[in-house]
Amino acid sequence: MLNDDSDGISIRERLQTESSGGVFANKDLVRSDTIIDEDRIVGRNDQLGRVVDNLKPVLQNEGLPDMLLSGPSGTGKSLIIHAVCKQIVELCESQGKTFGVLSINCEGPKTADRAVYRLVKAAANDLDVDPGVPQTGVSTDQKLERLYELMRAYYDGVIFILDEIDMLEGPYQEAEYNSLIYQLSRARKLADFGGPISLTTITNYADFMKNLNSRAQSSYNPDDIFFDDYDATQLRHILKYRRDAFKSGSLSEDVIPLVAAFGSQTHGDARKAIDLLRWAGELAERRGADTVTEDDVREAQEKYTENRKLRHISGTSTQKKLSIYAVAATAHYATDHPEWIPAGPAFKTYQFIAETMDVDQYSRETFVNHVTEQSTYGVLDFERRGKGRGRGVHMYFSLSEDPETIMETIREDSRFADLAHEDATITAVVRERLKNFRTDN
Ligand SMILES: Nc1ncnc2c1ncn2[C@@H]1O[C@H](COP(=O)(O)OP(=O)(O)OP(=O)(O)O)[C@@H](O)[C@H]1O
Repeated sequence: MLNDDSDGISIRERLQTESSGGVFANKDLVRSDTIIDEDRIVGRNDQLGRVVDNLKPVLQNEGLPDMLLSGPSGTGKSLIIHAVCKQIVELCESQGKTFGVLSINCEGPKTADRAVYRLVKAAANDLDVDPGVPQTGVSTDQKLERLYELMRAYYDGVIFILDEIDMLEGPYQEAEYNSLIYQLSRARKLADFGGPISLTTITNYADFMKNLNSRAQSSYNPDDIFFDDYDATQLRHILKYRRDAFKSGSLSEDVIPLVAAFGSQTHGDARKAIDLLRWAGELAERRGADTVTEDDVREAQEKYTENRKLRHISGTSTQKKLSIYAVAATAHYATDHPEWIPAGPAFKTYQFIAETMDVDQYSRETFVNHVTEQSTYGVLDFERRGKGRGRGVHMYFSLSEDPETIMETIREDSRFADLAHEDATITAVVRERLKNFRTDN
């Protein structure tokens, strides 16, 4: 049944009609989840060189080091490790050996047990065999044993890649990444596996190692490889290598430099820059044009980046939402709505709200990590600054969105909805804590 606005065209006809205009030749090249060919990787020579040097020994059947790839979002960490692993797999194959790349994203599994299960599944999929253990009803040790069994039976060398390792927090006081790292870093000793093994973790936090407990720290000594932000020139190069995503002549000259300039303003994230270029192309197509213009880029930037920040907040974990909420509430309920919110009082607000909601309270360090991580998504800025003569240096946050809008976005999550009725109590707590902070020496 067609509605009055449909011009009598069915859904099928719409789907089958070529859109007029059409600026894309190969749109996949400007999708940030597309795995690109090696010849489109631009720069990152240092990081690439180190990952290559670290993984090369597998070709001689020699031991591999563990690695930690850290740096802000969209700076090529996953790209580099997977590009190198792909070559290693192929080179091993040509030597008649099988190299296993067992990669999982730690945002999903929540516990070390489930993460181990996902590794078993990753191996089983790769090998096209049965996982051989159920997800529930058996211990983590039994799952690990199955993982090692698959390794012994099929692989000559293995790399475990744990992406977004910091997200594996779990429901307990002590974050679950500790036990996963501890267990996997001991695989060399416990798996009875003849080949080399590398445990490679990926995180946005430069100082992630400091969060690990002493057990995990003592068994995991990775080569720490840092990926810094891209500047506008680097982003321009990255985008130029994807120019053929568009039909020849369909990109105005200024488009790539402008996308790169916007991208470098928001923490040099290549993923965002690639998305922005695609959105600009989509807007051009929507208006039936055959050329993407500077105006399309500006419109795309306006339309998508603002609500992307809020969308990001909606999709983050409960603890991170709680941390962001505490910062926004401290700004919103303060009498003077300060632009820069001191971390100390914001942490007190966090503790109070956590208590009100009856959820776990994390340490101040974890709280600060959760908040500062948001800067990579453009939600806020942070810096250390003095409180005044001789009164110490403190961490401050500055939100880039209206605090009330942030709070409303978080309250759309039913677990936070009741906070709307806590206006008066949170206001009292915030004002008291800010007053103490400002008068304390
Ligand atoms: N040096 C580069 N050359 C070409 N493309 C790049 C480069 N760096 C990043 N990209 C592209 O940017 C996007 C994001 O990169 P990647 O997934 O590797 O980032 P990341 O650092 O792992 O981010 P996150 O921490 O958010 O997972 C991908 O589409 C990738 O192809």
